[in-house]
Parts: sequence; C-alpha cells; structure tokens
Amino acid sequence: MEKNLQNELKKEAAIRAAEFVENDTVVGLGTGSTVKFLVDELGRKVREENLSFTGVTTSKRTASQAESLGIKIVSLDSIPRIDLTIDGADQVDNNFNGIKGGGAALLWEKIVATNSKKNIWIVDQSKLVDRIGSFPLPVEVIPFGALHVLNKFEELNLNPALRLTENGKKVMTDSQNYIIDLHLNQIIDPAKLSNQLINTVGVVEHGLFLNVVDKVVVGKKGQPLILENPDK
Ligand SMILES: O=C[C@H](O)[C@H](O)[C@H](O)COP(=O)(O)O
Repeated sequence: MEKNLQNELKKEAAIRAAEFVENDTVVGLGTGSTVKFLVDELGRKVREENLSFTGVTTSKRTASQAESLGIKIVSLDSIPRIDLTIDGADQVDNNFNGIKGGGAALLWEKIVATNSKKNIWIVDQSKLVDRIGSFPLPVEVIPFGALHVLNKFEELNLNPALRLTENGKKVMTDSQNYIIDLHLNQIIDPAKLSNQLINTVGVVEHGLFLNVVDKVVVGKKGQPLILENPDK
C-alpha cells in the first residue's frame, strides 16, 4: 500500500477510536505511528472539547508526546486499573491474533494490555491477514547471553535476526533489552510458538498477542470498519 494512503487510513482509524475514550477514565496509550495520530487527536479533544482522562503509556516516546499535548500521564503502578487501552498492531488475523512490537515496545504494551479491562487496536486495512507471520515476529531478550538465544532460535529454524538501528547499533528497548526478529513467513500455530518462546530462558516477552484484543478499528477507504472479537 502506498505510504501516504496508509498514513491517511491509520489516521482515520485513530480518530475513530478516540471516540471510545470517556471522561474520568484511565486510558492506556500504545506506541507507534498510528498511535501518534491517536495521541494528537486526544490532545485536541482535551484542549477543545474538555475531555478529561488519565493516561498510562507504553513507551517513553508516547509519554513525551502526550505530555507535550497536555494529557495527564501517570505511572502504571499508581493506578488500580486501566479502563481501556488503544494501541496499534503490525498484523491481525481472522481470529484476532496479532503481532506487535515493530516499534520495539511490545513488553510494556503487553503489560499495559493485560492490565486493561478493554483493548482496542487501530490498524490500516493492509494489516489484516489470513495468517500472521509475514511481518517478522519481535522477541525481547535480555542482553546477557543474547547471542546464545539467537543461536537456539537458529537451530529451531526460526530465522532470527538481531534488530539493529540504521547506524548498525543494537536496538535497545525502554527496558534496556535487545530485540530478535523471527522471519517466519507464516505462523501455523501461534499458541504453540508463544509457549515455546516464553519458555526459552533469556526471553523476556514476545510480540504474539493472543486473545488480548476486544475490538479492532480498521482504517479503510470509505469509512473505518469496527471488528468485534466474539471470544471476548
Ligand atoms: O512496538 C510497537 C507497537 O507494537 C506498534 O503498535 C506496532 O508496531 C504498530 O506500529 P505502527 O502503528 O507504527 O504501524
């Protein structure tokens, strides 16, 4: 999909999802280019429509954008619950399984998501797929011994690659860990892979988000589509 159109559709989904944010609630704010549009829109609503909510963020990037727009941000441990989290995703299948972490924020995103009463994802239509996996699956690993974890993944034919910045430095997450991307093409059994990964010593978390999302707002030509997860 052409970049400008994709951005337009991301923005459309984000603006539609912002309507789900209610006054006096605690809202988890995800990370990424789609969420950036969401945070802009929520900032506008705070300024122009007196929207009042408390935000919990899933990355330092989102926290600084939100605060610069006048959105009140608190730490996760200072609140008893999150009412709703809105986040992006890299791919979503028909069973509402998703891959997240393209922006290296998967660990905080999963912690915030699993402590939220409701989760909404905002995506453009190009991210809806029959089977997830053509987007590389991010795995967050502890730096100590990371190359041994990489070798184990290699032996399991998971096609791992340590994520590097454009300057060739290792990407560091907000928790100071590394990211290994698994180039799998397709994931036949997401639950099995999820168990396998999380049981590998050195792995902190992975980007398979299974049975997490309640609603997906899809930006598509015409008007956004809202998909409800029947299993939630
Ligand atoms: O780590 C990043 C997150 O999981 C993002 O939500 C995901 O990568 C989607 O990002 P974007 O909205 O930039 O496509």
